[in-house]
Amino acid sequence: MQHDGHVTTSDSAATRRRGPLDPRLLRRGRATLGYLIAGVAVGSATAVLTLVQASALARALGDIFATHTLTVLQQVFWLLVAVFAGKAVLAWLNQWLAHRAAAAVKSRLRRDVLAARLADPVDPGSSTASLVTLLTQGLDALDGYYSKYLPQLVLAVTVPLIIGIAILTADFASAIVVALTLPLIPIFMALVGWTTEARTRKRWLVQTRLAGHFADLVAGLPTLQVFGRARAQAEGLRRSEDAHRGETMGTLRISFLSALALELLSTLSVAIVAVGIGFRVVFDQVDLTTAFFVLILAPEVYLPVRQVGVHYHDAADGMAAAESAFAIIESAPTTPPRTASAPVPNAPRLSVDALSHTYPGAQAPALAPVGFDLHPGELLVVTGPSGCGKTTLLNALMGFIAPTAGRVLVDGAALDAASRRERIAWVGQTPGMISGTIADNVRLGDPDADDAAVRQALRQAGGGSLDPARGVGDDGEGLSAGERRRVAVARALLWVASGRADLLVLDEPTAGLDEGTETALLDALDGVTTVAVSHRPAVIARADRVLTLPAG
Ligand SMILES: Nc1ncnc2c1ncn2[C@@H]1O[C@H](COP(=O)(O)OP(=O)(O)OP(=O)(O)O)[C@@H](O)[C@H]1O
Repeated sequence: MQHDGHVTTSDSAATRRRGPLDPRLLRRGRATLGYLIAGVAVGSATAVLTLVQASALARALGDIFATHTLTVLQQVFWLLVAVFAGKAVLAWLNQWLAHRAAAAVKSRLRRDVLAARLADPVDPGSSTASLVTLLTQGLDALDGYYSKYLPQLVLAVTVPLIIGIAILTADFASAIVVALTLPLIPIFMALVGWTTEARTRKRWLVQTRLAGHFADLVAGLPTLQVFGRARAQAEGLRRSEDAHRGETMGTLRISFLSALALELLSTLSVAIVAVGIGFRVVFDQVDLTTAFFVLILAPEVYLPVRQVGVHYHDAADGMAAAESAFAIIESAPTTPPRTASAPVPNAPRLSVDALSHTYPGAQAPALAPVGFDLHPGELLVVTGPSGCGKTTLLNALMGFIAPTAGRVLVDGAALDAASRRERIAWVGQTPGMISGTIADNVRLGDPDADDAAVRQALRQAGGGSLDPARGVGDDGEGLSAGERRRVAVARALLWVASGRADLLVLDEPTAGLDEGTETALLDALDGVTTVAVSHRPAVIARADRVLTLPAG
């Protein structure tokens, strides 16, 4: 009962290095692009306000030194208040736009991941726990990417450019120092970023494993207690927690150290500018107002670039989660054109031709080639020893797995998996339930069915004693395994009765039923084209065809 966190990163994704902006996130919704455009406008306005602020302060300071009076302060005071207010409004606007973009992209990513899982419902590569972690707290970490990192990235481009040009026009020598030292910050950041990226991915992997451990422990607590393994499992959980703590502290250490190094780098750069311009003021090569103007502006050039490095760590978690989401989305089978060929008159309802399947990495096929024709109204019973491939055959019929070889035809037409699933009512080994009532679950087969139809379907499925109004918790909580199966069979019968499906695929439909109820269910299946896995003599006796799979 271990989850291995496959969902997190594919090998290729782990080794792939991406720039500061993942183009796949940009493609995921116009919101991001709109945000970037608005962000550039807001960033430019912020830079212009910074220029106004610096110029007002420099003029005021120059004036104070020249006249030795403070009267000029009264003139610039309200201008500075307006500039600060303007900057505050722009910062708020930037955050607001960023949060809107984050919400839009997160919801789009969640929908895309769910659509990918719908296209590939039994993907063995990802466990439920890791998928839930990804869709909840994983993608929520994108907030940091959008609300801190991306706005800062935009500011890091617009502000240094505009302020750099202003410094260039004021003092050429200082502009040269800035131009030579500024690129050192992104270079250093890139180096730190590459280290952090691998580290964050590892942390995300450990976090997913921790979620899997918790899910296992909670779901399997009774079993673990009976077998006296609860303590050992708790020990495993403690180890996962320790690993998680270690990874988190490691990431934080890099984050703090890199912030320190970046701070040092930009402070030294500003100091070089200050010393240079200071000497030139002493030798009367630059006037005091220009010197103040350049000195006030110099840190403003480095600040936004440096902040990108700081906020990169806020974004890294979200980017690692987004990477996992893209791994799921990109691994989903692309939908082929619907209905590849037209139905053939008088063809069998279901035709299976040399269908076989070998799971990835397995030596022998789980399902050796099988073939059969099933005409409308016939019942095919599939039997065979445990592990011979019965469920694999049903999964291939439903299109949950792509068979290694062979084909499935419905009415002589090779339908794609999605179109085939629309025609087939299916009851698997552990049928899925939604929270609500028994009637809600049965009505998944036909939302328009009235109470009488729901009751009749339940009766036919052997669940006549079940009260349709009875509540059902999350994932069928409150129903016994047998009752769950009855509700699922009733749902499938209702689907067929509604005319939406004309094929039934059932895994052990009468398991746990007494003889009388079993006969009632078999009567209900009369005339419906059905493939059923069963070992029950009564079911085999009713079969038009029996397919016995050899031991694997
Ligand atoms: N996702 C998977 N990956 C790899 N091997 C698998 C996977 N699912 C099933 N198998 C293997 O394929 C073989 C057939 O499995 P399948 O579940 O189809 O058997 P079955 O006949 O339905 O068994 P049972 O009657 O016990 O339910 C088994 O050996 C099983 O271990």
